[in-house]
Amino acid sequence: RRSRTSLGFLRGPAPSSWLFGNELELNHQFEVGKLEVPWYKEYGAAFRAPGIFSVNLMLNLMILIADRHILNMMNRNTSSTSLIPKPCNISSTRQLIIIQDGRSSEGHKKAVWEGYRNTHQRHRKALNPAFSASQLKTFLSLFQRSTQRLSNKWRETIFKDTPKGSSQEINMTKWLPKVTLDVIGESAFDYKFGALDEEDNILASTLRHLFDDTFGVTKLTMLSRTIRQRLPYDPTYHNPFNPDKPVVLSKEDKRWNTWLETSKDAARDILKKTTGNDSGIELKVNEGSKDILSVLVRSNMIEDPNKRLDDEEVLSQMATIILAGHETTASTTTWLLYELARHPEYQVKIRGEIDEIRDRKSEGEDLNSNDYDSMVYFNAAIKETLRMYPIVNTLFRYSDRDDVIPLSEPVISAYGEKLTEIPVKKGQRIHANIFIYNRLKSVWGADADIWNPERFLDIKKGTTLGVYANLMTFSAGVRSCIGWRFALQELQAILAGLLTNFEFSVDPDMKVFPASMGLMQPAVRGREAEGPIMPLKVKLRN
Ligand code: HEM
Repeated sequence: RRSRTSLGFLRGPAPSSWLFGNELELNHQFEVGKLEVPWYKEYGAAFRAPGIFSVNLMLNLMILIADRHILNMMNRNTSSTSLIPKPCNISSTRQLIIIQDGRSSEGHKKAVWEGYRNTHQRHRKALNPAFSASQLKTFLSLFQRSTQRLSNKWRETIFKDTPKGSSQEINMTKWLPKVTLDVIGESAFDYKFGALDEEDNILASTLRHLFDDTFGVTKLTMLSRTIRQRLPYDPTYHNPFNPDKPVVLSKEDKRWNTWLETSKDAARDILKKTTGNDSGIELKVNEGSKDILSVLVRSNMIEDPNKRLDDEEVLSQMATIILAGHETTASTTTWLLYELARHPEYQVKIRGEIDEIRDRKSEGEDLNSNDYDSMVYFNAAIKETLRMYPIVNTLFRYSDRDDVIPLSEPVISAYGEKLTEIPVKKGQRIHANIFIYNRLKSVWGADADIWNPERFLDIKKGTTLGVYANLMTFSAGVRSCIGWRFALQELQAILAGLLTNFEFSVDPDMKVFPASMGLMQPAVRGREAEGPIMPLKVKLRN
């Protein structure tokens, strides 16, 4: 094998800017896949693209990849995979999403990759019991009640004076996050956000603007992000002159810091209400309880530093779960209802499955999780939506050692050779593109671009990739979505509840497309300035 120190052997697009390579245009790409889909068609499922400073300083080259084998590498456990999210990934403020806040007690030590790994393992171990299948069953009635509250709200307000049989336009991106925010508050922390009741909620309004300019950042912000990633520690968190006052560099930092503060205030408030004290997190939690708040509080009380989560870490985790646990499920449900609105025949099939089960139930008895899992079309529609609309459409990884990435589908090198593997150096940036992978014709068939739940009816049992349905939508391995079972059951409960009460349709002339707005959110052609919207026509059943 030829020794390769640069990625010159890989093909890829020419840089569109001397300074920014292709990174700025990738960041400004509003429609998901608009740039990458043609690139994948030209170069295959693995190619390189220059990032900021790549052209002049040979730094920051990116490998963009949508190959089954690289996704398989993420399936592995921590010690054997070399591909990990880098602590200072994109913007360290967003470390929050990947489970911690840079300001917690370990401070800048976390920038050391091995330390980071251990921290992640410690957090994950502490939280795992709260996300077990048996624990989640206890939330089912909450999911169902919350969906019923949404249905009642629509009946009482939107349909109040609507003549029987007429439909109303309802924007799903306005309503569904309210349900999921209320659900995460109550299930995880026994806390009422009151989002469905339109109570003034600072957290909900901070969240609404959190991703405002995450994409389409200015050149200056991009430069500062890149430089900060290369500093030994990030001044946004570690001001050498005043440790209590972070250096705020951009509008983005400011917003994320506000979110952190607001969500931690909410977390403190939750703890105070639960514990009756606001000085620390001393709580006599019920020994056996495994809800998220209890497991976090208990891990705060452990003395062993290898297992303990300190106060700041507990607050960061609570903020992470509020963020990761609601908009994600709401967006996926939005896409699901959109596809069902376009395919009324599937609404009929699914309603038939639900009605058949309801007929067997006694008065007032709702569906249980076995009922949900037993419905064939119901689950196929969910899986197909997770395939077509992976709301986290790219996973950003770095190689923490020199390694070789095998490819399941060879690509042609810049020298015309067939490449079956790619040697990478420690520190190599890798963008695993789930959106493209989930639509590869070689994997999903000629109709990969079409929403067709039937494809999941024939698939043999047994997952080989990812945590659910052979999909990478919840990622894989030790970094996979800890909340996937939670999300799935919530999706099932919302879908069954809404289809029982309403029929959905959509204006056939409305052009909806997946847009990069924090998550992959729906946008409407000509109405892009409105942000994520999904106006569906909704009709009340009986
Ligand atoms: C349909 C809904 C959801 C989708 C598609 C989704 C997707 C994902 C993905 C792709 C990741 C990995 C990101 C990466 O590796 O860079 C992730 C991580 C995570 N998710 Fe979800 N998620 C969903 C719902 C939830 C829910 C409901 C919760 C909590 C209740 C949650 C909590 C988390 C947490 C804490 C992580 C970080 C895990 C870690 O780093 O170990 N997610 N999610």
